[in-house]
Amino acid sequence: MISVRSLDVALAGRTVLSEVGLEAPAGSWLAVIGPNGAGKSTLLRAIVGLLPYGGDVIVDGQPVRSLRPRQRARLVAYAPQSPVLPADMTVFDYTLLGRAPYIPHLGRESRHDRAVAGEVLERLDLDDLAGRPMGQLSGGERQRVVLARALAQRTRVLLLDEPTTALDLGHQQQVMELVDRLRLADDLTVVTTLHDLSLAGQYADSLVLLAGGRVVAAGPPGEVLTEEAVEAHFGARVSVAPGPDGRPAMTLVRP
Ligand SMILES: Nc1ncnc2c1ncn2[C@@H]1O[C@H](COP(=O)(O)OP(=O)(O)OP(=O)(O)O)[C@@H](O)[C@H]1O
Repeated sequence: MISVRSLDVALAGRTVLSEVGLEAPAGSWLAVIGPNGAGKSTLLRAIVGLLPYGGDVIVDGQPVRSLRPRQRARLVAYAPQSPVLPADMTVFDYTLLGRAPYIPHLGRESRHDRAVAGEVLERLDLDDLAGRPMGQLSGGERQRVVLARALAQRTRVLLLDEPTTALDLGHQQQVMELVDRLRLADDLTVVTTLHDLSLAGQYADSLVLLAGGRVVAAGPPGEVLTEEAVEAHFGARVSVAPGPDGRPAMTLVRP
């Protein structure tokens, strides 16, 4: 589980997150939503320990701040929104980087590490691309390989920054369903940022709406995704109605 309490982050002398709190119980899916610049990516980066912060981040009962990088990487995997990717590295070798926390210093990956990487690529429909250099992939293929690397880490907590932005509709559904299946099978705690509010409402158990670096609403999708909240914080006019699964579905309304 993840517990964030009174999190403050300042970047280049500017306050980016203030007093942010959230709770994601083990096995739950929490989506962080909010307009551009609200602080969503910063929040994930702070949780994974990539940024200095004030306050507390507790993962599976352990303060993340006290963990060494290898320990942390066995506990929390993070797929960034647009990482710098080594153009000449193959898809398989890049995925294998997810196994680094398990490979001894100066050691080599084991047969098990290679098997995990291969299995993840297969599950993400990427096995045909295993030998291709990263620099030759489409945006959506790259995005799925970044996810593959995070999944290869086999952690109990998965942080995904906008995992579906570059994906076509079929791959969006495939990735969200895969993450959901893994969550249910392995009791993973998932925290994603998502721009697609309907997708967030469909998959997440709870939402945290950030605006201006603060939590302005939090709770089940039906409570957070209201027409008023979307208008107030995104400046968008939408109509919200329960979809076939009872969760809120959203349509843009032309002014
Ligand atoms: N390294 C940095 N130095 C200074 N300010 C930064 C830095 N990185 C991000 N910011 C600022 O922090 C704020 C939050 O950025 P962040 O990327 O977390 O927002 P976001 O909600 O993920 O936005 P988006 O939806 O556009 O991806 C923005 O105003 C951004 O300009």
